Amino acid sequence: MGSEALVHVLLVSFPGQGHVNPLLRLGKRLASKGLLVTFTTPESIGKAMRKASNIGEELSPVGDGFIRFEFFEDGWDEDEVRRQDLDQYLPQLEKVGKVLIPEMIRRNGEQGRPVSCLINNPFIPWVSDVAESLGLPSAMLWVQSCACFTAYYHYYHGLVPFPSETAMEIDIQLPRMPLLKHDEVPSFLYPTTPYPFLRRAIMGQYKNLDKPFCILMDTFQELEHEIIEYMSKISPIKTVGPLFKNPKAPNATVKGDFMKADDCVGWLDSKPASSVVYVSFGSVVYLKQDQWDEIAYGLLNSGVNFLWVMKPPHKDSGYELLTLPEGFLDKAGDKGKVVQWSPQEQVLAHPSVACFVTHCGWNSTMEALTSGMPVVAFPQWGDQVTDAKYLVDVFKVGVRMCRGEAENKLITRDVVEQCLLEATSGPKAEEMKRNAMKWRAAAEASFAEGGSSDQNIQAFVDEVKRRSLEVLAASVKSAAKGGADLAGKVAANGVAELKESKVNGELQVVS
Ligand SMILES: O=c1ccn([C@@H]2O[C@H](COP(=O)(O)OP(=O)(O)O)[C@@H](O)[C@H]2O)c(=O)[nH]1
Ligand SMILES: O=C(/C=C/c1ccccc1)O[C@@H]1O[C@H](CO)[C@@H](O)[C@H](O)[C@H]1O
Repeated sequence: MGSEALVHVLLVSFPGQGHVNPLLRLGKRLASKGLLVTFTTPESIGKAMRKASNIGEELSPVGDGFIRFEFFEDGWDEDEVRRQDLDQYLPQLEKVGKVLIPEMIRRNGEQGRPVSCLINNPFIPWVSDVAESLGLPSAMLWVQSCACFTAYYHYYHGLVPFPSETAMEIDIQLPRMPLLKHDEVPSFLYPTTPYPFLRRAIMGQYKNLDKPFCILMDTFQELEHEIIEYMSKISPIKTVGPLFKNPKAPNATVKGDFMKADDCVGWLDSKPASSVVYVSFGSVVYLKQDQWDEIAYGLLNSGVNFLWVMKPPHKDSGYELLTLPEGFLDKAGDKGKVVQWSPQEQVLAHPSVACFVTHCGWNSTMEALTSGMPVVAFPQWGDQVTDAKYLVDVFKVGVRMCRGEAENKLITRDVVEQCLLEATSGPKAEEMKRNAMKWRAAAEASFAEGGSSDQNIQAFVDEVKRRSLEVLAASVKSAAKGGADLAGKVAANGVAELKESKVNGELQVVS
């Protein structure tokens, strides 16, 4: 079957690594189940993705379907510095996206690939408006935990008190969740957050929450059982995680990294089993120099082997380039390796890696749990502080190294050393590893064929196919009203054949 005969879904992503990764992974899962998937995000990121990853002009086969990429211009010059300021960039994306995404959809239709459904991630809620205005079904991929989804939901609807200027240090009790201390609530909800534009973006998605027919989530039933059960009664959520595993296309090479990963697997191969601490703070968090120094000395003093990701800041971010203490690399010798970007999935699956010092972004959290990897939690902001709470106190796979950026506390080298030792040797380390392996088994069961997430993805694909026929029938009907011979055109597109019924004069989908 050619790609032109497949139901076509358009995925529109916010241009951040922690958003592109799960949406692209979803795209591969949908493609592997027989859909044609087009992935789009602004060209500024498209350029980086093409350079760093295996992305070309052509269609890539994935399982029973295909994935392709099309990027859109955001209307700004290539070196526009305002792109680093989301307060300005998010409205710009909305302004151009509302024009260019419909154009992209129209063009695809003309080229024989009519789009049947749109899927977005949460910082760009206007995609649901685009879908609605075109009469297309849409879905949203929530790229954080169900616990965070619940917290935002209760905040949006004013269902429980949250930290406020007059009462900052209150505890928050949300249904089916552990009591959260004020600094364990997603920090975009603090009145003092330095990122109010992200609170606005997320609230924009909640305002639009009745538009997507389905809210897909990169989590799994067994992981957040109670809260998923509770929220399912309120919102049409479907768990589909962990998305980074794809049993039907385990060797799919399409990736969306913005930076080429440095080779570190050979170095890991040379290390004994469970002897390396992997340290990475994701793609956005950037620590201060004094904190970086403390981590460096903590790593050295603990005597562990370590692989440390030290990504360069974006040239327009305003961050100073971090440096390592003088003589650090010499002192570390072959015990340590510092890279700019790692192949994290491979690193977390490597037998030499003992634990993961992480900022607790949701992708890193899911990747750690699914890899059976204990963590040292070093959250900064947003969902990270809530994820850290869950990793340490609920999933019981982590030790806590800090409470978040809002605390504004320097974590000293002694604390770093102590946490590293606790997570790598002794009874606590063994217990965390046992728990992590339990979560790995549960994650594997959920994404395996017939598992809870696999069933939900299959049900979603079936629903998209069903709705695609409705979309088709509606568009043919409206074209027929205008006297156009669209039924023939649609048939030529190979999606389905429509005929005018001799019995009741209505257009009907034949196949
Ligand atoms: O050196 C690195 C650091 C991160 N990642 C990937 O980047 C994503 C980061 O997403 P996350 O939600 O953890 O954090 P964010 O970068 O959004 O803060 C994850 O999929 C990681 O596997 C990677 O491939 N190499
Ligand atoms: O990608 C982002 C946020 C980007 C940002 C924030 C502030 C200023 C400029 C850019 O957030 C990550 O998203 C992940 C998925 O929602 C989340 O799990 C991570 O914790 C965030 O770091």
